Amino acid sequence: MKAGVVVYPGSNCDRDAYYALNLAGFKTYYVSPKDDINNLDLVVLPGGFSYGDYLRPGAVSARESSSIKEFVENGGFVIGICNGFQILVEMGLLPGALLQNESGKFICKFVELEVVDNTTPFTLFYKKGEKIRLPIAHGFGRYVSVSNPNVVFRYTENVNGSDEFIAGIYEKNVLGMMPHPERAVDEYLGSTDGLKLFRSVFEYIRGGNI
Ligand SMILES: NC(=O)CC[C@H](N)C(=O)O
Repeated sequence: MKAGVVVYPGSNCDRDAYYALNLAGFKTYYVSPKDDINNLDLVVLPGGFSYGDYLRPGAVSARESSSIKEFVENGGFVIGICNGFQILVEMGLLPGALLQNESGKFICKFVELEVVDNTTPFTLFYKKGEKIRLPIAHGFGRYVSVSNPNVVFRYTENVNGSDEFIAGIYEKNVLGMMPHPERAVDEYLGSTDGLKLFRSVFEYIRGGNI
């Protein structure tokens, strides 16, 4: 199973994602949006400040990521984490918008989430309603929904002002989430709750017993 981590100028969670994907069993590569990514099973858009968050977070990266749109149209799996989620929304691959946190401040801490939907390829290893702990680190994480998104993760309290406490959504093989599962894959990081997400999509793509 092959996974690619897309590195943009200003990405800063690419190595964390690479580490987590390897741990879950993927053969992992760093790629650029200009590379041929069609031989990959999974693409991860990592967190960070791609293109310095200029214009709006994710706005510039989205405009040079047409290969990712094509990858999704061909049935590829994509996870966008934090800045990656912002890029997916800017590309129109996921609905809604990510605005500045209600407090106007950058928030960096562990939060509790509820797994709302455990039927996606990314969440099959969780129980419905399971409470998990993942870190967040964002200034622009307030999710505003324009339609009725498929909610996968919800904060259990008002963290950043997101509509209905939404922390992650899913559509057509694409998961976008503000919290960082790749930073919660080892006890020494403070939580292992993120590992199940990468293991889940690995097993799903492999067609294993879940
Ligand atoms: N860790 C991240 O990806 C967060 C950065 C993001 N661009 C922000 O909203 O601040």
